[in-house]
Amino acid sequence: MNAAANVTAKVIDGRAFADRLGTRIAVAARDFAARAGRAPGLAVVLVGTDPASEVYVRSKGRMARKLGMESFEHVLPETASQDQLMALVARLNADAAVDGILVQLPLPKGLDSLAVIEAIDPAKDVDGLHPINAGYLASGLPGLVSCTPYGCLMLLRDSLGSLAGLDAIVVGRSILVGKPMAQLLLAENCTVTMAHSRTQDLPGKIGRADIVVAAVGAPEMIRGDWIKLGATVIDVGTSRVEQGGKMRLVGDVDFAGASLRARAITPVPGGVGPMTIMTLMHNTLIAAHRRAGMPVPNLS
Ligand SMILES: Nc1nc2c(c(=O)[nH]1)N[C@@H](CN(C=O)c1ccc(C(=O)N[C@@H](CCC(=O)O)C(=O)O)cc1)CN2
Repeated sequence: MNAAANVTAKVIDGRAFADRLGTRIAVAARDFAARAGRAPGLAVVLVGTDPASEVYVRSKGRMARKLGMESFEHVLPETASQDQLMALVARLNADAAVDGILVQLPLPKGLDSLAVIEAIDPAKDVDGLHPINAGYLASGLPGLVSCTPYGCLMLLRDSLGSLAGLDAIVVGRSILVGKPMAQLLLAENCTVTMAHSRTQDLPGKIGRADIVVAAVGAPEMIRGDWIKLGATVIDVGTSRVEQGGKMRLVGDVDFAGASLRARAITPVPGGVGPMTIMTLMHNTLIAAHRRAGMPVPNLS
């Protein structure tokens, strides 16, 4: 398991992995359309004008169309009320052409995102955030799994093969990443530590982990010298920081320092981010097959 000291880590190319998965999804989407008489349909809802969210929503629509899916994009103004948003979700739940519904997060202040998530039909919850899907995951039952952790797991399996028996630490406990990630690792028979803002001796706990998944959103908070020699590091963070008068995207992990100790590491950008969008497409394909009563193709 351990790498020799001072060996530079393999950089895990999330973009290339996502492209390869996308090719298989496109074939499966075409096959679904031929058999079901319609393409898989993804509805993405954006509330407000957050520039990053606008970019992600556009990318999701573009990717869905590229892979042969139907894309339904709904934009509500920043001033939209909870009732308006709930009414839109109810319409999408009832729309037979829509297999997947995603409400882009975060929502503007004043809107209750948990209530919106709970209003989505769990069979169309391609974000995997509905309590029913979270419960399925915790119970080891087939549901829909949150996109970013699902992408992280694919990269980990590709890089390590079996994860059984490895010590994993997940830093961050959000419902979007940290909690489902810990459940996925547990299901792979890892011994999982969940760290958060109240965790004591974070460097010590990280230093014992074979797998580090960092999802706190704090730029380069995890120092390279905390990483165990030979560990695999998955960096979910994306923060924009100013460096030498230029804006740069960085993760939660000090990439240069960690690369000297890890056996493999995801970069930011180009690591986990592209997987988030591709696993959303994968979830839409899964939801479409289940809703049509068709067997779900195995794309791994
Ligand atoms: N309802 C949801 N909201 C949000 C999710 C989500 O999974 N569901 N995740 C994030 C945002 N996100 C997708 O929605 C997302 C984030 C980052 C990327 C990505 O490809 N990042 C690139 C860098 C892009 C850049 O330059 O800014 C990378 O890491 O290479 C895709 C999707 C929060 N909201």
